[in-house]
Amino acid sequence: MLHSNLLRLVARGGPKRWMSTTTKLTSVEVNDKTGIATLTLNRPPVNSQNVQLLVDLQSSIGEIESNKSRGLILTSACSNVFSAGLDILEMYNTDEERLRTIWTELQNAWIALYGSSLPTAAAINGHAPAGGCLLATACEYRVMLPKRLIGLNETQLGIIAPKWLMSGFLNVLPQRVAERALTQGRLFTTEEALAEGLVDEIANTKEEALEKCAAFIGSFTKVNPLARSLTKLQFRAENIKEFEKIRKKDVEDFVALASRPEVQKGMGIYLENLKKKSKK
Ligand SMILES: CCCCCCCCC/C=C/C(=O)SCCNC(=O)CCNC(=O)[C@H](O)C(C)(C)COP(=O)(O)OP(=O)(O)OC[C@H]1O[C@@H](n2cnc3c(N)ncnc32)[C@H](O)[C@@H]1OP(=O)(O)O
Repeated sequence: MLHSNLLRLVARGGPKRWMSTTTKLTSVEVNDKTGIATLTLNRPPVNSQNVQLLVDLQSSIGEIESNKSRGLILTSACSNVFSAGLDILEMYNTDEERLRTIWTELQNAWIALYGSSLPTAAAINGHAPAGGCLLATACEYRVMLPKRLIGLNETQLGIIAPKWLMSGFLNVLPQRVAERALTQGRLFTTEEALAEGLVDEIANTKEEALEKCAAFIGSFTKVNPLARSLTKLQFRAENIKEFEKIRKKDVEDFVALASRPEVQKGMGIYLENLKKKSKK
């Protein structure tokens, strides 16, 4: 029975994917030809990052690292949004313990991706504001669909992105461009992002974006994987060291800031405006 099933698979050219697993809000598929894993965020409608999504993301990254994949492509199952950043609903009207958990899991998810020894790329098939941009810039390469928005817009919300959260952004943009964009809370269109170097390529479809990401990861085929990953981590070591020094205090700073009545009030207004806009 097993033998005949195997023969049928071989006759069809074998299974295209040799592994596909789904946690609740993320899924992983490994292409058997390339050995590259695609990690998909799947929390419709906008992949807003609640604790569960952040925990599932870490677990999927861990799984991809332990199954000896050749690289990781991060993408979204939502049709027009890569990720809308932190789930503002989860930060609003909540207690300090929840805020502590949200921020700790955001830190954990970021360091898992930023510090991954694998080649990483983001197929940005939709808007990527705030925490969406954070995940995209934690990767080594970005391919984005036209006419979408990406950037760190925290100051527009009246909040401040801590230094570690800017690390990926600062890795790819000149200091002057990054400083201006962060102080303005600017969201770049795909085309502007390409011109500044915030994204590396534009693709017309998600499939094309995935192919371009796979080609980037494939460019390391002839490079010794250990030499590659140690070189990558040398570039990131300083940011990682600085982050480790402040990560506990950073959680407490976030909790203190996010619990302030005026910040909570601001989040409430921001949410109201988002809802009004989406009803239009
Ligand atoms: C702070 C302390 C300081 C401490 C210091 C903190 C540093 C903070 C670091 C990181 C902060 C963040 O990530 S804060 C998050 C910042 N994110 C944003 O500003 C993005 C806001 N969203 C958008 O701009 C848009 O939704 C966008 C992503 C472009 C997609 O537009 P669309 O037209 O496709 O979709 P919409 O109709 O707008 O949205 C669909 C539904 O999703 C909801 N929605 C959209 N984004 C959401 C979000 N981030 N969290 C929850 N819900 C969201 C809308 O309200 C709608 O709900 P219904 O009406 O019910 O259907």
